[in-house]
Amino acid sequence: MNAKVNRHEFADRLTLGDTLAKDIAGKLDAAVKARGKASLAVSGGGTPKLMFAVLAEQEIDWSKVSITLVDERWVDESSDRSNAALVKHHLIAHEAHVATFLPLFDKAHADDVDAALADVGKRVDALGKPFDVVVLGMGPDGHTASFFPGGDHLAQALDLDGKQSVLSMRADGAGEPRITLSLPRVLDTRALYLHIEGNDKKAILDKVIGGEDLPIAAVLKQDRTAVDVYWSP
Ligand SMILES: O=C1O[C@H](COP(=O)(O)O)[C@@H](O)[C@H](O)[C@H]1O
Repeated sequence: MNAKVNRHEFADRLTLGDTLAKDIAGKLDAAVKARGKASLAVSGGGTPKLMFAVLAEQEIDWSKVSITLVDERWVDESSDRSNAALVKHHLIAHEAHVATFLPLFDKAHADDVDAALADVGKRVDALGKPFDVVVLGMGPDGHTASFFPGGDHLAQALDLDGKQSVLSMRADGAGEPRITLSLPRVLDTRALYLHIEGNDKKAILDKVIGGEDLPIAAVLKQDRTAVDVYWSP
């Protein structure tokens, strides 16, 4: 296991969401003060909602902050499966409504995620490297970003020497085709958080730490970037 995995446990989801949001805001604020801009890549799914609500209320210079996604289901924002819709409703709001948001779904290639990769990759890279903050989640099958077990491009996505910033992913259990940042692009960040909740997910984490080979292991076992794991029941 990577010696740079720092585990933080919280009594409940509210406390976790509050603490993580304020920690992220502190990093973005420091980035804006040091370099005049900040970048944040967030995950979708259900877990981040509470944290997004607190983060959106933090008083930093959001006009200098660019936000994108770690991964996306290849669906339009009108779908309740859209991670972009989640971010727009819960994070690009309140103080943060002036932040710039870069979605990964590209309407021009709505029928073909692979046709969108070159353009979306360029847009993501135009945010600059490294990201200031990346926040990962984890699904009950041990996927993180859209690194799904059995995914058709899993090996390429996890290749630490890979050059693509974004890849497509199809897998049983993933639902729609996906677009995902690659592992090297995820790790190219000044701060990396893994946000997970519930005893089931803690058990998965413990299994992976014990040696089980699920995609999340690729994040926990690399030694390029330290990972702060934030967990609550
Ligand atoms: O499909 C996805 O799932 C994971 C985990 O979501 P959760 O609902 O279990 O929190 C998420 O991190 C990822 O961004 C999303 O596309």
